[in-house]
Amino acid sequence: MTEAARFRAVGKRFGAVQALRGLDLGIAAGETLALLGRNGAGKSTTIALLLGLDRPDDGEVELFGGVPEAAVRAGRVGAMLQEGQPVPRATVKELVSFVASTYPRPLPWREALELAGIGELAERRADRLSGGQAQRLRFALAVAGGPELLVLDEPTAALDVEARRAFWRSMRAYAGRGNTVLFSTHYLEEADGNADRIVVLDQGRTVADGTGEAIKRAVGATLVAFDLAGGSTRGLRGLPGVLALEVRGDRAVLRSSDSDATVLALAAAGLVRGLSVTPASLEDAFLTLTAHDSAGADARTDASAGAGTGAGTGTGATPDPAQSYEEAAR
Ligand SMILES: Nc1ncnc2c1ncn2[C@@H]1O[C@H](COP(=O)(O)OP(=O)(O)OP(=O)(O)O)[C@@H](O)[C@H]1O
Repeated sequence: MTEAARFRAVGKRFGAVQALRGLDLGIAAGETLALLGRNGAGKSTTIALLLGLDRPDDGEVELFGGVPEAAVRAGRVGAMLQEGQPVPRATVKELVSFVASTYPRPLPWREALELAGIGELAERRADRLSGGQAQRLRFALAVAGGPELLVLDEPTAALDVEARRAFWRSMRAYAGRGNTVLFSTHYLEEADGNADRIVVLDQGRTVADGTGEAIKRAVGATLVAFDLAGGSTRGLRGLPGVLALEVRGDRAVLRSSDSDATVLALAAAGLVRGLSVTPASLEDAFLTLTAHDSAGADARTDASAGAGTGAGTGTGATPDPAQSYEEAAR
């Protein structure tokens, strides 16, 4: 497998803040990878190191087999970062043509605009676009050089639902040409819907790595809930299939890897009042993986406290999601 990028035991500190802790991460050529995490998880730091905008304190970052600066200088990387650069008073076409001309193997300007879905805005002044249009112009600028790796740091943060959908269509079209894409997001559905693989970061380390499906499986695919009606939760954790227990008001919510077995055991114990069985959402998986003591998350489970602090610690090696969960569920 050809690799576009590789992080080896990367650590990065900002004063007292340990932004990355032994991050090990490979990105395959042609892969679309989502970096998912809460505010401050380390996503932007990872991206800055990948682009050679900053250097790691520990470990190393490789891009196309060399130092990031070399790949960037060679025009192999395009990026759309969080800070919106001020847009000069040029037209959209002038701006995209200019940026494209600084790369060795650029796309024709019209193709970059079409990919970004702003073909009809070519003659418009770049400083007179709506927020969504300006974001798509920034996408056109990021792909104008025909980069093999496209890096997008929270690209849809300021967009409404419709603009987001259009944006992801553009991204997928670019990825569909065989390019590698790395994007960061807080939006789980976006990661699930647009990436081949999701890496969940929490406090500077990887807490899950896999497809959306694999991550959901790893944290327990099903939630089985029932009314406690004032009863005790004792023994519930030990029921078949149960990975974690959470009490929401007067309801017990069991995260289960085998909902049939869990439901049968509850029925045998007469605990079926208001029984419901629902698939765990990716949102749920994310909360489970990243909730920790200071987070005050609503959906905190027994598993979540462990997952946030236990899984992936020490070596910083990418944990197998299933293994992470097992650790968390202990
Ligand atoms: N230049 C800096 N100086 C000091 N601290 C920093 C700096 N850059 C990042 N940090 C800290 O490092 C940690 C990781 O930040 P980072 O921006 O990588 O997170 P993030 O996952 O991108 O968050 P967000 O979703 O809010 O953009 C945070 O605690 C942040 O405050």
